[in-house]
Amino acid sequence: MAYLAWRLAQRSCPSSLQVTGFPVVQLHMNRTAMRASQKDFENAMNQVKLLKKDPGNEVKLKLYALYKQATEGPCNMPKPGVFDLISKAKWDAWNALGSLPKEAARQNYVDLVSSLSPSLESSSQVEPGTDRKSTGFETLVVTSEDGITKIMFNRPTKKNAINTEMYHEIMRALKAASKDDSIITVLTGNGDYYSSGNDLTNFTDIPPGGVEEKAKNNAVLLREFVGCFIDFPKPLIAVVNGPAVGISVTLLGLFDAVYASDRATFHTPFSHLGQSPEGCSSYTFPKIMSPAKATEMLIFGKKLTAGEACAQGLVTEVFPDSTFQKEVWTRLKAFAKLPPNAVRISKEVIRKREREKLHAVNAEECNVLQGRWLSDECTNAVVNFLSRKSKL
Ligand SMILES: CCCCCC/C=C/C(=O)SCCNC(=O)CCNC(=O)[C@H](O)C(C)(C)COP(=O)(O)OP(=O)(O)OC[C@H]1O[C@@H](n2cnc3c(N)ncnc32)[C@H](O)[C@@H]1OP(=O)(O)O
Repeated sequence: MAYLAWRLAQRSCPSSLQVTGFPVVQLHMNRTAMRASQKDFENAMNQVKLLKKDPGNEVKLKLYALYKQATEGPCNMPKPGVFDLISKAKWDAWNALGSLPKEAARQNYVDLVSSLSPSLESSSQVEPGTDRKSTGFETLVVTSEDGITKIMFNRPTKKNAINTEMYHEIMRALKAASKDDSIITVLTGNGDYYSSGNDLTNFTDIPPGGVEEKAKNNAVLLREFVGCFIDFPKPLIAVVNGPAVGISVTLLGLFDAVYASDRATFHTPFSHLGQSPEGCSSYTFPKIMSPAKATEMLIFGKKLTAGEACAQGLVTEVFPDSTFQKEVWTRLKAFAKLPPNAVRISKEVIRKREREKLHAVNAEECNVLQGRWLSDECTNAVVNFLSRKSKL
């Protein structure tokens, strides 16, 4: 539908610059200056050049939405009718940003534009080695700057649901981060969600071997994916910018610090989905928060506020949403100035006793889930989600 909308929009617009009514810019800025202050943002807008590489439609929608959010705040456009495809696609993209602060939207806009522009890598205004953005990711924005590698989930219109491609890209980004010269690695989400967990459409693409083969493939993928978090050698920090669901919550037990906006919530509705815990949460959650509290979350699906998750020990500290990004990144930059070897060795000392146990837990959870995915309980829950009526 979004594709159709864009085709219609392109027919009625004189140039690709105007397709979405917002400027697609190529930034020629010092990367160290890419803190999206209003001035930076305005400078960027003044340095408009058409991108040599025409971004895809999904990206254009993201740019449109971020630009509107950065300049006007949360979506103020009346919800269009079903047949107004162009406006509906724009409304969906803008609305998906929820209450994302203008400052964060400016930053995301700048990040996204610079990730689209290969020529930035060779810009003479880029200070070598101060900030690197990895290209070649469809579902993530990965940057490395000031000793911090940031891996940002980047499917905001799908609430950063983790599809198969994203599982693979996160593993690839983590492997690269484990070898780069950063001191800490940060995971965060673009838009109003941290992540809505496993993309439930992952269950729909059935291979020739049928649902059994699909369940087996998913179990293999999940085991490898969680294994990357267990083995990650540097401090892994979650910057939980909004609600987190499912596997994006359970994995937090494997992080070294979790900073959350007071807008964030933590929800693991596994029983409702006919599924069972993963991400080693069957082991880490009872240890972190007591068996009874873990049961409330993992079996009964109790959704925790950020404050509650902090009281249970799952979250390290909670910040007001209005100052969240500023306060957290200031702190992370200070961490990243610590001596790298001491940091890495300390993590090893703290974590190594548990590693073997965690791999065993991971293997068992994946086996159990493989069976769950073939159950009627799970199938019905996924079908119910995917066949939800449009909320129009
Ligand atoms: C290799 C396999 C490994 C599996 C590991 C096991 C992992 C388990 C889990 O993670 S279990 C948790 C799974 N997640 C969920 O059950 C969440 C499902 N989503 C929702 O309940 C809601 O979407 C919401 C509460 C997150 C947000 O609600 P709302 O604010 O009303 O927004 P929308 O529902 O309209 O969402 C916008 C857009 O995003 C799509 N979407 C959101 N989450 C998911 C998802 N998890 N999977 C697939 N799609 C998702 C939603 O369908 C909308 O798309 P649309 O605009 O309709 O195209």
